Amino acid sequence: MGDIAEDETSFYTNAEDYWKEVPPTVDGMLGGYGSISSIDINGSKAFLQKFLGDGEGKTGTSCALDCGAGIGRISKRLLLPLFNTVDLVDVTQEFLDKAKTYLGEEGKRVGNYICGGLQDFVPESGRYDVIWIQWVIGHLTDDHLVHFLRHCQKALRPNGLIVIKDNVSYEGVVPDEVDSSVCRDLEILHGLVARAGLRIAHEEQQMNFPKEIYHVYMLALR
Ligand SMILES: C[S@@+](CC[C@H](N)C(=O)[O-])C[C@H]1O[C@@H](n2cnc3c(N)ncnc32)[C@H](O)[C@@H]1O
Repeated sequence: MGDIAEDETSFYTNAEDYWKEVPPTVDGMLGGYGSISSIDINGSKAFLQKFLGDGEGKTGTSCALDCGAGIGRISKRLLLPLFNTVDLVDVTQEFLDKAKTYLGEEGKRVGNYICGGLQDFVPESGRYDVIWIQWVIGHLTDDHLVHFLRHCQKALRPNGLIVIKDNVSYEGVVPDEVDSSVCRDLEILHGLVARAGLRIAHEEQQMNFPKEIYHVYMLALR
């Protein structure tokens, strides 16, 4: 990890301070790229549906966890339509408050709204079919990400799946001092996944995103 994380406390508090100032909207969640939300959700749906359905080895649809959920953009359009119950965890209370109205009627099927940093959060053992982690791993240090992924593995139901969907850099660790995060390259991310004891079941690049943004990859892990 780069110098930016040397002072771990400020790495986390700076990110918290940054997100407190961001409006609780889809555009806010996507750094002004609200217009790509549909492409993102459709890509995620196609990716996830490869694992769902009836039959041997298929992933169940009873409960999902949305990590770094924000206002629930992904819960609303991807997870609540596919899973009976969805839990949301995010460090920004204002976003979770917004989720309660943003998710509308279907929000009644939210099990838990959990406010806290993923670096301190231990998901309930054996509860989840799918743990969705999108656009938030850059806010965790390497060690915290590895620990969190290990906890996630224990929190899976049989045939459960962890999905990471995130930006990847061309090479190395690229710090973002504005929101206090880092962007890792795919090789580094693979190394952290392996350290967590997880296997990559499937990996795909999200297509049709604007050319000027980072490449985005989806990794299905178990
Ligand atoms: C770029 S937004 C993505 C939101 C959502 N995943 C989506 O794709 O719409 C990043 C989110 O991560 C949250 N966040 C930042 N650091 C976090 C941390 N350490 N633990 C949990 N959530 C965090 C922010 O509050 C924000 O909601």
